Amino acid sequence: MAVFTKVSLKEARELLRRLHLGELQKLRGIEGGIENTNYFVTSDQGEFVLTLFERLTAEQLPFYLHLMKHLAQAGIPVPDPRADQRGAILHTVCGKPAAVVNRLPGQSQLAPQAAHCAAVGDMLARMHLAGRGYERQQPNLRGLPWWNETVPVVLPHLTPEQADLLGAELAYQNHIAASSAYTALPRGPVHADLFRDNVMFDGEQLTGFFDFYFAGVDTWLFDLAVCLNDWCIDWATGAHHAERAGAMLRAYQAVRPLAAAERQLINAMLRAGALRFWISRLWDYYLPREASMLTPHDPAHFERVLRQRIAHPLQA
Ligand SMILES: Nc1ncnc2c1ncn2[C@@H]1O[C@H](COP(=O)(O)OP(=O)(O)O)[C@@H](O)[C@H]1O
Ligand SMILES: N[C@@H](CCOP(=O)(O)O)C(=O)O
Repeated sequence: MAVFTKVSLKEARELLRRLHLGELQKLRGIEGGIENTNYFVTSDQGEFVLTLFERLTAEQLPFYLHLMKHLAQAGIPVPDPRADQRGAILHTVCGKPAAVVNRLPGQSQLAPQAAHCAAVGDMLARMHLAGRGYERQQPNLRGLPWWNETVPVVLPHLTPEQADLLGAELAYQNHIAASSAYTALPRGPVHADLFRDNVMFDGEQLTGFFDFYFAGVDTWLFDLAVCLNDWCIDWATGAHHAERAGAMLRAYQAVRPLAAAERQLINAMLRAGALRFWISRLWDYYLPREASMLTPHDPAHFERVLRQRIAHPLQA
């Protein structure tokens, strides 16, 4: 669990009052996240989530918060940031930038079946289309420039075999990013971290996408690849799971069919998605931050996924 910053009852009570969200009844630190400090906040008006942003700055945050508002207004089930009486949705708590959103109903589905993967594919495509009218711009801050910057930092911690793989894959992704097919990929605001633990379900009914704090403008195909790499693999080996992947891809394409350049680059983007999370997990593992409760994610998982993606590309 990650509570990097402790929020007092007094501070939470004052914030709720400022946002006209009623009287504080309960404040509980949330287990599970690794980036931000999160609390469930209960008031006489309902249940909310208070997030204190530990890495993102007040300059970066409006992109995410207004994106969530934009998507919520377009009917996509995402948390809707609450405004104060001046209309501001970015607040300050304990000297850190903070937001309060509605708590989504449902639970994470950590052992998804094909029906769950189809629901994610369908809503992901709807979200991509709904994001077209969003005007703020911010790149994916965990994209290629960050990989190029971070790989040299983690390389000294790796075995020679791992370092070879990481270096070769980074070179491959730089090569892909310079290609005309890559330039032709459709793009827009993407979630970029839509893992099993960032989606809520009530049975097979999808009730929400959340944790938009890695979102950015990137290719829609990268977003789909991140989902395929998490929802549609055999967990132990990282191998592609044909039934679940087929369900996700069919549902996505029923809303937005893939373009020719996307079909051409799907394997490259699956590799990019695996590389992105291998690098960030290595970075979190070898250069950890202080947190009162924190469980780092296992970097070896995405090394396995990457090796699988290289050895067994999807057939067209
Ligand atoms: N809007 C929300 N509605 C319901 N639960 C939420 C919401 N936001 C966060 N959570 C809960 O908090 C946990 C951690 O949040 P997350 O955004 O993943 O943290 P982090 O940004 O640190 O990775 C989630 O697994 C989920 O249980
Ligand atoms: N999904 C990423 C880590 C990002 O953390 P989150 O808790 O904000 O989703 C991973 O699995 O490495």
